[in-house]
Amino acid sequence: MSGLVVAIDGPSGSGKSSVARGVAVALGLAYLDTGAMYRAATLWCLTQGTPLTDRHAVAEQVRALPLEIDLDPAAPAVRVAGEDVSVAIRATEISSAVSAVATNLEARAELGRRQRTVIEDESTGGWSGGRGVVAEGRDITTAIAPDADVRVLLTASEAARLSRRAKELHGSDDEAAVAATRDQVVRRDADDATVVEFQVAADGVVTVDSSDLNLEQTVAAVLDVVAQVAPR
Ligand SMILES: Nc1ncnc2c1ncn2[C@@H]1O[C@H](COP(=O)(O)OP(=O)(O)O)[C@@H](O)[C@H]1O
Ligand SMILES: Nc1ccn([C@H]2C[C@H](O)[C@@H](COP(=O)(O)OP(=O)(O)O)O2)c(=O)n1
Repeated sequence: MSGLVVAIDGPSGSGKSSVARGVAVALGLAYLDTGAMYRAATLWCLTQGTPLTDRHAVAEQVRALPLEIDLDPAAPAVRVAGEDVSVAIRATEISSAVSAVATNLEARAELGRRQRTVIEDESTGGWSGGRGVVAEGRDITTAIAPDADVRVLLTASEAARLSRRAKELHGSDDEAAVAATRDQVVRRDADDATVVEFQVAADGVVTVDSSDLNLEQTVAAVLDVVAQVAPR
């Protein structure tokens, strides 16, 4: 029997990363943060001096990207050329620039190919020993793993998502903090939505709205979906 594949998509700040990690820990599965791959690719292009507007040059850099990603949900480190970039890829500069890579279809093809390989490896062996993987991003339920055992669209109201991101980045969700966060959440999602549909659930994808749930309740809600859709 092959491992369990749980695919989670959703907009920025809906809780994908924290919820996917919680679900992976609870089920003993690997965790794949595909957004971290787009962020690492962006950092790599910037450090190599490749203009993000040069689509072919970016795609070439992404094909050469020396990326390692740890799949342990308790310590999901990201390395580029052997250097730990887990913190650097969360910088505002990267958050502001990443959509240029995410809307580059040649770069998407390369990162998508790597993501499918990880998901396939984890269903039969890999870090999880074949237990499976929770993969999260924008196109996992639709493009990368449309055959996943469990497919979830994690949503939350724009206000909830802005408030969470503002608290995370500025320690407060007052008006100034929310205004300073808007570009990273609303503008970036609008740009990303030009190439990927992650606002509306595709057929067979279960929507979980986390607007009125805390983190623990959201993890429990997704675990309920797993238990219903793929009982083991
Ligand atoms: N259900 C929730 N309720 C409250 N805060 C949450 C919830 N889910 C996530 N968070 C917090 O919101 C922030 C953004 O979550 P994150 O997992 O990074 O979202 P995403 O990966 O979708 O951008 C984090 O600080 C996280 O702890
Ligand atoms: N499978 C994916 C994952 C991320 N992306 C894009 C969307 C985002 O702008 C960046 C970074 O993703 P990340 O999940 O880190 O972003 P958020 O935490 O949701 O704000 O990459 C994508 O296009 N496809």
